[in-house]
Amino acid sequence: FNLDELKNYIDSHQEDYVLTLRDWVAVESDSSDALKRDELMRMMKITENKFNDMKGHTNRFDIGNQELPNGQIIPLPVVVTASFGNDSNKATVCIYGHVDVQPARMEDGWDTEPYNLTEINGNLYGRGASDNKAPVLAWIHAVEAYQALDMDLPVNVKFIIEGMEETGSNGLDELISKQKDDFFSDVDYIIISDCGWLSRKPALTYGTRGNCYFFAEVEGPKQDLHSGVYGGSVFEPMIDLIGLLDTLIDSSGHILIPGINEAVAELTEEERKLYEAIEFDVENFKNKIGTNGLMYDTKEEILSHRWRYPSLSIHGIEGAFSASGSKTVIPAKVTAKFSIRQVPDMDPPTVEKQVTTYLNDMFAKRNTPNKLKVTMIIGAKPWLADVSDPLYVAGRRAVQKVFGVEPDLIREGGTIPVARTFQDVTGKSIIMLPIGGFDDGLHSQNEKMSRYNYIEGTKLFAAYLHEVSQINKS
Ligand SMILES: C[C@H](N)C(=O)N[C@@H](Cc1c[nH]cn1)C(=O)O
Ligand SMILES: [Zn+2]
Ligand SMILES: [Zn+2]
Repeated sequence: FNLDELKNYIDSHQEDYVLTLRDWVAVESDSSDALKRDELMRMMKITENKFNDMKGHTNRFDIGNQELPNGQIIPLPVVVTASFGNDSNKATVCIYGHVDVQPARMEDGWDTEPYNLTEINGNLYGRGASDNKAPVLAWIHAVEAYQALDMDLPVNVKFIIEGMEETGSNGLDELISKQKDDFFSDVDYIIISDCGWLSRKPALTYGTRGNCYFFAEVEGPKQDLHSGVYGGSVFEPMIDLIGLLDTLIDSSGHILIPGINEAVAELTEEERKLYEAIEFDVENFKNKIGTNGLMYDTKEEILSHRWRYPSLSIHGIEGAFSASGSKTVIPAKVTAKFSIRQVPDMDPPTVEKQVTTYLNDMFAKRNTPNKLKVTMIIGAKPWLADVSDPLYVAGRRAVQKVFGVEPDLIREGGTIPVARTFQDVTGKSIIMLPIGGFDDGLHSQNEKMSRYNYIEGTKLFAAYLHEVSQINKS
């Protein structure tokens, strides 16, 4: 094994890697928009073709259909798998990633076209660049580097790539369960690179929060009404809904739904110590966001509230008047979208019951004739790993060899819905090995991946494959 040779190869092919990322970012694979479903299907095909070009053994799994909130049925994108090597004397790793993206439009405030990868000062701007197209490509390029140099892959490498992660990984849990004794039968370790560092220091991620995503619909009169003609005489759905949303959380971020905070696991001394060791500059975090103040002052409080306590966010209201101008309407039906990031020991079915019961009780107190319907549309569980697992020891070694530093051990506030499914169904160890930067702007305007992280990240992955092959050998 010659890491320097791999590093040199990766350095000298970086322009090709950027061009491939440009091609991938150009595909508007937005999984939340039914009108973009063909683009998403095309993205899955491009992924499959890439694996075929590399002479991988590929497969494409049909995972059925998706029913949209309006009742429309559309096909789910296939899940693509690929295998490189099947030497029973070697360990087998399975790399999970996704090639769907969050929505992005120029009008949202992007400085460059979101689907036209644009390099400015070493940063590659484009929707999905960091989440999760560059990390998936970095894994592909790491395998390609071994192949090009005629170096034996130190482990068998499998890929499982999906196209619905951003909307909760629809259909993937079932596929993983069905493939437990087939695709996953020889898998020893699972690797996910769908998150970012916390600072400029490389990191290994040992936990993610789950997500329970709710729609709360309030329906009133049969159509929108003139607020001058009808205002004062009708119960307005929007007023009911805003009143209801105001009962969810107080101004200091305390969730008011009974049972939520009570379920949260106690902070252990061991965990508290992990937080102390982490490099994190509160002032820099605040400035990067561009806010005048944060809810907490200390590093430990901020990190723990991002990672190990639940949070509730209100995302939007469908049916509300939101255009420019001053339309004087009373909307007849409005639907609020909010989600609760959940943590150990919370559980989606319990959260669903707690939220539904609470909102129905609060609504009943309003004595309104309008109708409330609460639906949980995503119930993704949190995930937590044991940092003493050999996968993490291998991760530290690989980071040392590529970056020359000890990585931070961090958690991710976002959700990777299948992480817990992989753990529960396969019983195998999982590591999250991020290469995204702390300021990549995932899901936001001007998402980017730095060229440095993309290229050094590819080297990290190449090194990591070797380190995993050394597990149980010393
Ligand atoms: C962390 C990952 N890159 C990500 O962005 N995941 C999404 C998944 C999700 C959860 N609910 C709906 N989608 C996220 O955390 O928002
Ligand atoms: Zn992602
Ligand atoms: Zn995402």
